[in-house]
Amino acid sequence: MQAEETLPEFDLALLRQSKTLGQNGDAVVIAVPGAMVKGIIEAKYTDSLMKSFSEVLAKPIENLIITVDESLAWQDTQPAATPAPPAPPTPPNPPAEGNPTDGSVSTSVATGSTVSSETSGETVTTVTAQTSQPATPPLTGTVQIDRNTGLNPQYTFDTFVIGSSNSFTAAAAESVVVSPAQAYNPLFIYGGSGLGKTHLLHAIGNYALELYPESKVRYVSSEEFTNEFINAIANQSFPEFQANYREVDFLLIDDIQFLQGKEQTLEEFFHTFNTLHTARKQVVITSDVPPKELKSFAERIKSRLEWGLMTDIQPPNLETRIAILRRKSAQEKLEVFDDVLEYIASNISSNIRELEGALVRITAYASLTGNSVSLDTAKEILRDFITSKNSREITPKMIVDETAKYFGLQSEDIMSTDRSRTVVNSRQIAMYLCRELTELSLPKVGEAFGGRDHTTVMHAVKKITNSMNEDSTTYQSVTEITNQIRRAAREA
Ligand SMILES: Nc1ncnc2c1ncn2[C@@H]1O[C@H](COP(=O)(O)OP(=O)(O)OP(=O)(O)O)[C@@H](O)[C@H]1O
Repeated sequence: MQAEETLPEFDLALLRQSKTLGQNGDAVVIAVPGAMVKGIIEAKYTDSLMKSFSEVLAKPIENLIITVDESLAWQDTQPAATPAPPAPPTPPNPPAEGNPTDGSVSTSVATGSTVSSETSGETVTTVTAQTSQPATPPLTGTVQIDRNTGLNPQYTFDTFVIGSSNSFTAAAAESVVVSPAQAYNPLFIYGGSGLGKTHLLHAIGNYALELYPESKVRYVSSEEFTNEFINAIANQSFPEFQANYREVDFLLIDDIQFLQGKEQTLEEFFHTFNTLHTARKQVVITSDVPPKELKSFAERIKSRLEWGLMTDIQPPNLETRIAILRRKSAQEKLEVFDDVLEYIASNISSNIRELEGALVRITAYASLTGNSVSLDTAKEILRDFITSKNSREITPKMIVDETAKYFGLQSEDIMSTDRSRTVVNSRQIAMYLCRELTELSLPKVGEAFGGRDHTTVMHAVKKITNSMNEDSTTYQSVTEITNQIRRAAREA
C-alpha cells in the first residue's frame, strides 16, 4: 500500500488473515479465508495492493489473483491496547518468484507497522495502523441518535473488535455495504444478548452513509416499527409510513423476534421486505434466534428470511474479551491495569454488556476516589458483581423488589407513573440494573416496566452510567443494590 495510505483497523483485522502466495509474471497471488473477505479486498484494495506490490518488487504488477483458502482460520491475537501513533504502513514482503501456488511464501497481506509479542509461549503479530478518528465511545456520554436514519454514530466498524466468535459475521456486515443487495440479501444476524448485533447493524448504516452519502438508510428496532405501524393506522398516515420504509436503500431491522405474535405488523413487514428485495435494496435483520425458531412467524416469512445469508455471533473468547475491554478503556482514555482487565474478562464470559458494566464500576470508583484500581481493589469492587455459578437467574422482579427496598419504597411505586424525584431515580437505577444484569433487550426491559418505550430505558441507562462517574451516592446505591440482588439470587 502507499505509505501515506492508512487502513481502517476493522479492515486490517480482516486482511490480517490473508497470505501472499507467490508471483507469476505480472500477477501476484494472494489467499484469503473466505468469499466475503475476497469481495472486500476486490472492491476496496485491488489497486492499492497492486501498486504496493509493484513498488516492493520494482516491476509492474498488473494483476492481483485472489484465491479462497478456508484453512486460513481466524487466529485470535491481542490487539494493541491503544491505537498506535500514526505511522506509515510498510508494504507487504515481496512474494516469491515462480509457482504462485507453491505456498513457499507465507506473508500477511495486511500492511501497517507490525509488533511482535509473546502470548502463551506463541509469537503473535499485532498489526497496527493509523485509524480513522475514533468515534466517541459508547460507554458514557449522551447518545445522539440521528432522527432521519435512527443511527447511533458511536457504533461503527472501527469501534467493533473482531475475534474468532464474530469475524465471519463482521466480514458479512462489511460486505453488504461494499456490495449492497447482491449475494447476501437479506443478511440475517442472530445470537445471544449483548454480543454486538445492534452494534453491527448501526455500523452497517454508518458505513453505508460514508460510502454512499446520497443513500437512504433507516435503522429501526422491531418495537419502533410496530409502534409506528400502529400510529400510522390510527392517524391515517399509512402512505408516509410506507414511504419511510419502502423507499430506502438500506433497511436495518433490530430484534425481529419482537414481532412474534404481532400478525398485522408481520404482514406489513413481509410486504416491506418484498418491495425492497424486488427493488434490489439491502435488508439486514437481527434476532436472538435463527429464522426457523421464530415462533408464530408464517412459513412464507421465515423462508424469505432464509433467502440470503444467515450468520450467528457467538460469545467472545477470553482474548477477544480482553481486547474489547482494552479498546473500550483506550477510547475512554481510562487507565485500567492489565491484570484488572484480565480479571474482568476471565470472570464475565457470556455478555459484553456485562463486561462493560464491570468496567464502568471500576472506572467510576477510580474517578470518585482519584486512585487507580489495583487488582485486589477490583476484586473487592466486583465481589458481588461477578455471578456465582450456583445463582438463580436474576429477573426484573428481583431487581425492582431490591431497588424498592433499598430506597424504602414499594415495588408498585417503581412500576407506577409517579414522577417524584426519588421514584424516578429508583426506577432509572432499576432499569439500568435490568439492562446490566439480565439478558433483556431495551424493548423487553421497557415491557417489564409496564410497557415503557425503549428510548426511556436507553435514557435511564445513560443517565445512571454517567452519574455513577460523577456522584458517589449513585455509585454507592448501584453497588449496594447489585450486591443485594446477587445475594438474593444466590440464596433463593
Ligand atoms: N466485538 C465488539 N467490539 C466492541 N464492542 C462490542 C462488541 N460486541 C459488543 N460490543 C458492545 O457490547 C454492548 C452490547 O452490544 P449490542 O447492544 O450490540 O448487543 P446485542 O447483541 O444487540 O444485544 P441485544 O440482543 O440484547 O440487544 C454494546 O455497547 C456494544 O458496543
